[in-house]
Amino acid sequence: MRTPVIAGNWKLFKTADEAATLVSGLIPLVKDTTGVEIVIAPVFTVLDRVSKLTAGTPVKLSAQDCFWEEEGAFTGEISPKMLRDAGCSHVIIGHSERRQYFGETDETVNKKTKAAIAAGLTAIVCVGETLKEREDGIMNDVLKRQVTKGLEGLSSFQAIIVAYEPVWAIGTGKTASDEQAQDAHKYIRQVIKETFGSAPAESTRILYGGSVKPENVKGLMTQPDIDGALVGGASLKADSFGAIVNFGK
Ligand SMILES: O=C[C@H](O)COP(=O)(O)O
Repeated sequence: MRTPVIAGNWKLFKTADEAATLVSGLIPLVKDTTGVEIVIAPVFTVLDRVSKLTAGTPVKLSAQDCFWEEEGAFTGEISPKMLRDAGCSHVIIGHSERRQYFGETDETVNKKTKAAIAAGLTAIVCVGETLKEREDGIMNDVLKRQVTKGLEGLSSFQAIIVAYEPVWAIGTGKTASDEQAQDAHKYIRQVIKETFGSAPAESTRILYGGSVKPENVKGLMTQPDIDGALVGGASLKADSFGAIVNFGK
């Protein structure tokens, strides 16, 4: 039995006061929700403030990225240990925006993932094809490469969540159909099984991301291999994110 995860990726939005307003609006909507792991991922600068507001609530805190070293002369970076110190339990790794704009590769994703779980964080590892890759018929090759290389050498999958985010569905309003998403999730689970074994394939939560909204979350969540959602735009408002978290009610 895989506990569903609904994670909100705030991306580059919300100052500290705006973040506090959003969290204060969200908590009453989700404080009694059970059976769903709730995660929010604000920008680094507001983690500490949000951590104080979410303490004692079911809302867990994630960062949007991390470096793989614990400390050192790495200007501008932030380590998994420091994220733990700031109150994080999760970290998003390899989001397509980081791959596209900041040169993230399967190798850096792998290093970051290993460092994150070694520090006691749960890593939300993102994979997904571009529209061109889908149209060129190489979607499965891309997903297989991202999953096998990104997760290569892991001794445990306990602290791994995979997020499937077709790049063409992110921030575009074009959600993958329930069937398209299910097909990709099933394929990812099969790749995990073939590469890492049946136990990680069965236990690993695979989230769908890409224009998830209160209106489409239910259909996605009824698919057998979809275990939750990584939500961008709709996580920036308490009512829409609250409604997504409460998809089962
Ligand atoms: O991390 C979240 C995804 O990139 C989805 O963003 P979106 O819900 O705005 O399409």
